[in-house]
Amino acid sequence: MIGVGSMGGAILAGLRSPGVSVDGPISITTRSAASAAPFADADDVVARASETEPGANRIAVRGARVVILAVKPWMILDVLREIADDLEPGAVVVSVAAGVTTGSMEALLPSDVAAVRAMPNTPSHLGRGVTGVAGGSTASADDVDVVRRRVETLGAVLVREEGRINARAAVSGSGPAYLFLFAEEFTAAARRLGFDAAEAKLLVEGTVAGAAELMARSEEDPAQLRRNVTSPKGTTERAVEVLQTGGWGELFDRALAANIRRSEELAAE
Ligand SMILES: NC(=O)C1=CN([C@@H]2O[C@H](COP(=O)(O)OP(=O)(O)OC[C@H]3O[C@@H](n4cnc5c(N)ncnc54)[C@H](OP(=O)(O)O)[C@@H]3O)[C@@H](O)[C@H]2O)C=CC1
Ligand SMILES: O=C(O)[C@@H]1CCC=N1
Repeated sequence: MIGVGSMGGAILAGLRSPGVSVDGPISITTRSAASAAPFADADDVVARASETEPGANRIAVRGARVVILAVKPWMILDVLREIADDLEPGAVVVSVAAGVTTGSMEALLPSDVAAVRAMPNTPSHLGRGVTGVAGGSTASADDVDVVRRRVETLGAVLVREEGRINARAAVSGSGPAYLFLFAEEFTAAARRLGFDAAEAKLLVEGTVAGAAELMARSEEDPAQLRRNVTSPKGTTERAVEVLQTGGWGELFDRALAANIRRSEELAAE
């Protein structure tokens, strides 16, 4: 794995969870020595930093069947140029980057190495992620399946054509940020009602986490779960009415469209 920041770190944590088995130690690289340092004593991870070991990325990918690229989108093609000659024949290079297409990756890869895109999200850290997967034009069904099986250990997986991956990024890749933004705004509103920081945290985070867990475990859909809280002529009804007239549907459409436009810009950079 090249890059172990927010997303790569969440994937790595998921792959290292009890009950998940990976063949051999996981080879990881970071740019800085400081980011590699926490793994110095791990026996299931071999960490290298390109800052102190300029050949780190090239060494890390040797012998790997699956290479995960979790650096920023604008670095993906430079990293591919760097590692291309060291990739094993038959390897699968998986990019988690927003925007960057398999076509642009394939142009830099040896013909016997496949490109696959995966669009994960940070709850992968807990095995509760959602990952979209799409194979490039040279990826076989087996290549895609190798990736699907790896990311299934991190949570739910949706394999579909690449043309839909920007939309998956807008919904599930970025989705945790929307929920955290909701919690931020909800906490601020609770503070304005007079709760101190600890009280607002307990009330809001407890409610958001509890409701998400209830939704995850319940057979009922979110609309029904909402109705279960909303007594006719009760208090929730009044608040829900205010929220619904605030234009959430249109706001979400605009937010997702802006997200997809940014993926398209990244693909063109
Ligand atoms: N964050 C998210 O929720 C999601 C992110 N993604 C995608 O994941 C990718 C990474 O994003 P994110 O994790 O947020 O970014 P971060 O900035 O948190 O992590 C980037 C990682 O790349 C490392 N790195 C930078 N340059 C090199 C290099 N030359 N060689 C090896 N490692 C290097 C950094 O090391 P160091 O720490 O030393 O600088 C760091 O570990 C992006 O392409 C993004 O589109 C996809 C879905 C969700
Ligand atoms: O914000 C980003 O660009 C990345 C891609 C999806 C989530 N985070």
